[in-house]
Amino acid sequence: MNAAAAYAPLNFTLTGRTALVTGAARGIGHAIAVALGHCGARVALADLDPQAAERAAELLRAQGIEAIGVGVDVAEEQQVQAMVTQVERLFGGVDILVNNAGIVSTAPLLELTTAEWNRVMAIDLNSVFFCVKAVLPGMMDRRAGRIINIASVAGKRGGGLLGNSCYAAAKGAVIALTKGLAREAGPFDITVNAVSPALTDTEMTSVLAPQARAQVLAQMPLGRAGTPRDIAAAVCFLASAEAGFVTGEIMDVDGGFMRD
Ligand SMILES: NC(=O)c1ccc[n+]([C@@H]2O[C@H](COP(=O)([O-])OP(=O)(O)OC[C@H]3O[C@@H](n4cnc5c(N)ncnc54)[C@H](O)[C@@H]3O)[C@@H](O)[C@H]2O)c1
Ligand SMILES: CC(C)C1=CC=C(C(=O)O)[C@@H](O)[C@H]1O
Repeated sequence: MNAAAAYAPLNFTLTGRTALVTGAARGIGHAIAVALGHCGARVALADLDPQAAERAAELLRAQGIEAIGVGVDVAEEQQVQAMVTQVERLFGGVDILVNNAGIVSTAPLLELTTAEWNRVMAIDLNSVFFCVKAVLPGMMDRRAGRIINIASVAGKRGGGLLGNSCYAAAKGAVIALTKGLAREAGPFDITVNAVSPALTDTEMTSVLAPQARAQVLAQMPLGRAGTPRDIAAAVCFLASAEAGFVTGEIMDVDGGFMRD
């Protein structure tokens, strides 16, 4: 490395980049969209309800961020393709894809219907395949891109208190998919990583009984639940040019929950 490069300040800005965040109307996805926007990216906020997606985008525009809302059911491949086509038309090629949309199912496995199993797999896992399939060819042509999947500690440890085994299986598969894709996309200078949160305060976890919540928090050295902003900060790092040598990484952002 030459002296100029060695002393150049680190640059985490995303100016000129287009980011697509799924499940961005609220919670972790919304915080990620805001944070990427504050780093300079143009942001497409995708969510199931088009009006909620548009309201969320309006909140970013009020902060001076270039943003659009897009309605999509990420479990539907054709809708995903249409979403990417719309984003590319308005904002240009997707440079940063954040696969965040997800649902949790809390039923014990023996009480789970096949329909519910399939719905969790469709939204938490198949969606990642569909979104990647839609953006990867453009990233490969441009020989640049960042794909960031939101996994979960449940995908590493299994279910139980952390959501049921079905949710854990879907997130475990997202982790494996992240590692495999990192190998396939690496030769095109595209990185593929995952952020793996533990209990984070959002609408998803608001259903957790106080006792169960306290039990989870007791296993976290930092003794508190995550905030959507905690997760967004990790995503911004992975989206930046400075994370160009990080791929196939499953980054725990979990208050120390996964430490031995
Ligand atoms: N909250 C946690 O403790 C926690 C922990 C680990 C991982 N996660 C993961 O983080 C991600 C975000 O979770 P959250 O806590 O913000 O959840 P949330 O329920 O608050 O928000 C999820 C968002 O995804 C959207 N969504 C759901 N199904 C969709 C679909 N089919 N198509 C498009 N959008 C859809 C919802 O409308 C909502 O806006 C999820 O993948 C979740 O599994 C959450
Ligand atoms: C709703 C509750 C059972 C829950 C959802 C998701 C989690 C995760 O880690 O992915 C859990 O923290 C869990 O509390």
